[in-house]
Amino acid sequence: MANSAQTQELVYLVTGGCGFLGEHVVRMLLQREPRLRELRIFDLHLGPWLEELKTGPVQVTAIQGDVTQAHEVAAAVAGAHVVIHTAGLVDVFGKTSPETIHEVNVQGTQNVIEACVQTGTRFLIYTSSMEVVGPNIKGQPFYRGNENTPYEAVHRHPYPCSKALAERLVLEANGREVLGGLPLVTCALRPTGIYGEGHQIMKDFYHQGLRLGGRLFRAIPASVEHGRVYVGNVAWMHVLVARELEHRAALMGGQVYFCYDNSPYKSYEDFNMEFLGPCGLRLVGTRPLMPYWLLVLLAALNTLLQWLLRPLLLYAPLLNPYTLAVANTTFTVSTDKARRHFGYEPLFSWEESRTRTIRWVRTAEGSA
Ligand SMILES: NC(=O)c1ccc[n+]([C@@H]2O[C@H](COP(=O)([O-])OP(=O)(O)OC[C@H]3O[C@@H](n4cnc5c(N)ncnc54)[C@H](O)[C@@H]3O)[C@@H](O)[C@H]2O)c1
Ligand SMILES: C[C@@H](CO)CCC[C@@H](C)[C@H]1CC[C@H]2[C@@H]3[C@H](O)C=C4C[C@@H](O)CC[C@]4(C)[C@H]3CC[C@]12C
Repeated sequence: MANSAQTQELVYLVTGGCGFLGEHVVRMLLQREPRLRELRIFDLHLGPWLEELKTGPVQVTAIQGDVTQAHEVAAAVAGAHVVIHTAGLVDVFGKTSPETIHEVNVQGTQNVIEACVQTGTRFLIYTSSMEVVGPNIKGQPFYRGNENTPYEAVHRHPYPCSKALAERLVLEANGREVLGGLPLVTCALRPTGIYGEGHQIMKDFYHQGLRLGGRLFRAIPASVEHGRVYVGNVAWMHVLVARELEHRAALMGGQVYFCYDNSPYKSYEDFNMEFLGPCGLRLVGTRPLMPYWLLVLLAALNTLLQWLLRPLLLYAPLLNPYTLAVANTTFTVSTDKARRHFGYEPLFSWEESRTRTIRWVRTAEGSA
């Protein structure tokens, strides 16, 4: 918890503070931002775990609200020094309509920006995504690229489209005058695939493996590298950016940063096995067990089934043409921009990130 001997003067707002990443950001802020006086957590669904945070030296204010409602956002932002906007609809499985994804991710972000401008909040950090860049619809590899690597970022899927639009809004808002006459300072963080405690898809794979008698079947070639980053390090990057944005506004304002750490470069499935293996699962096959064309066919069939069944039930399997393309296209980052601009070093080593994640998967065992 914050050291109360230091001056506690700052008010932070975390939107989406009850999500997978948001909870880690919230806990990290309470542990590592000693200047915090009040932490506001704004989310559509508030978690019961928030109660335990309310006994510490920092005032924790839970706000149940919707980013698509401009007046709710403005009320939450008023008086905050820093906004970390991590709320978003993460849906690549067709659970929600494209319109809703746009409304939450794009209009919601616009509401956050306008709230900052109207109420005089100067520092805004946006949780963007690697998907703003790629993989693109052509399936071109992005091999250990950085923030300046040329890449044709073309999207069709509603989720990456919405993240790209929202990121652009945030970056273009940098320098806008906020109430009181000072400029807004914004920047965007682009995590690759986040893993760690609370990662729902990891749990889904784990339970799928248990149902299949402790086995998972390789579908993606081991040579396809998929970027992954530990949630604690992503949270730490948010905390650092929030702290440094004021002092390095000229350097950091309007910038994007990939989120990275020392997690190894592996395929999506091989990487998951770093955690699922020690929990008793086995990945069968050194090569994909099915030909790629069959996976493409199955993915297309899933889309058709989703459409046919929609009037009756929500059918949203992990495999669809989009998730197959993302999993099957190399996309990894190698950069030190965050270190150069704001002194970021990963807080958690790969070994620690791995241990913590394995421990979490094991405890998640009972919740099948
Ligand atoms: N999970 C990843 O691998 C990953 C990778 C890159 C970027 N991101 C980004 O990180 C952010 C957090 O993702 P996550 O994985 O923690 O997702 P999540 O779904 O666990 O968390 C999102 C949170 O936003 C809240 N939310 C959704 N709609 C809202 C609304 N209308 N108003 C207020 N709150 C709302 C949800 O209730 C949830 O608590 C997202 O912006 C996502 O695009 C995630
Ligand atoms: C073909 C299957 C065989 O096992 C594997 C399907 C895996 C997919 C469900 C996931 C592969 C890559 C994931 C995405 C990636 O890690 C990055 C993302 C960015 C972020 O902003 C949101 C989540 C996601 C799109 C993530 C979603 C799940 C995958 C597509």
